[in-house]
Amino acid sequence: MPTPHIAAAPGDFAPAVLMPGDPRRAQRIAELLMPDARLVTDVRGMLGFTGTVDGKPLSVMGSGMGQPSATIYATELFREYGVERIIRVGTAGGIAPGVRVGDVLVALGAHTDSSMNQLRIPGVNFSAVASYELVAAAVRAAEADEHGSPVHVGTIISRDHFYLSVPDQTARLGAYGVLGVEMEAAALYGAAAEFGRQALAVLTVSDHLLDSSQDMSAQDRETRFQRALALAVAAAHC
Ligand SMILES: O=P(O)(O)O[C@H]1O[C@H](CO)[C@@H](O)[C@H]1O
Ligand SMILES: O=c1cc[nH]c(=O)[nH]1
Repeated sequence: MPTPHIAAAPGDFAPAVLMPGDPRRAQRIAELLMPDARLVTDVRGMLGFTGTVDGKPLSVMGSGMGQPSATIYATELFREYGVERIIRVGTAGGIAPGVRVGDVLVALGAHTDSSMNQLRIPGVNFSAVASYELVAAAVRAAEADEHGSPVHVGTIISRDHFYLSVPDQTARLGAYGVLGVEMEAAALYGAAAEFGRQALAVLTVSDHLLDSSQDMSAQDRETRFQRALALAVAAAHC
C-alpha cells in the first residue's frame, strides 16, 4: 500500500525507524549500521532503508526539514506501515550555557512555536513529550559508555523558523533550561501520541546560538553523529 510519499510494500519497514532530517544521512546511517540494508522507498528522494543490526530489524528514513514534513512521514509510517517507534537522529543548535558543540541532547519534551500540535485538541496546549521507555533506554546506553561525549536530558524547542529570531527569546529559553533548538521533535511527539506509538529525538549539537566559536561545518553536521546514533539504536531495540 504505497502512500503519497512512501513507495514501500507492506512489511518493508521494521517496527523501529531511525529518522534523520537529511535523506543522505539516512543512507550513511544505513551503510554504517546494516550491511544488509536495502532501499525500500525513494519518493521525492526521501530515502528509506531496512536491514538488521545484531539480527534485529531496523529501518532508517529521512524526514526532511520542519514539522510539516516530519509529520507527513511519521503519520504514514505509523498509520500505513505499522511502525511502533520512531527515533529522530538529528542536529540541534545549543541554547543552555552548559551545552557544548558535539554534545548529545535526549529530548524529554519539546516546546514549540508551531501551531501543529495546537490543532490536535482544540483549547489545549499540547505537551509534546518523548516515550519514557525510549528515554530510559537512551540514558542507559549513555551511562554504559562513560567515555563518549556528554549527554544532556531535558527539554528542547522545535521552531518553525530557522533564520527568523524573536528578540530575547533564545536567552529566555536558556534561562528556563532549554537545551537546544531543532525543527521536528514536537510534531513527531504529537504524531506518536495520535497513534499511541513511541517517539524520541536524540540530537547532536552542531552549533551554539549564544557562542558560535566551535560551530560544526556542514560536512561535520552530516558525519559527527556516532554517539547520538548509538543511543538511538539502543532506544530502537530496547
Ligand atoms: O539535522 P537535521 O536532522 O535536519 O535537524 C536540524 O537541521 C535542519 C536545519 O538545518 C532542521 O531539520 C533541524 O531540525
Ligand atoms: O541552530 C540550529 C542547528 C540545528 N538545527 C536548528 O534548527 N538550528
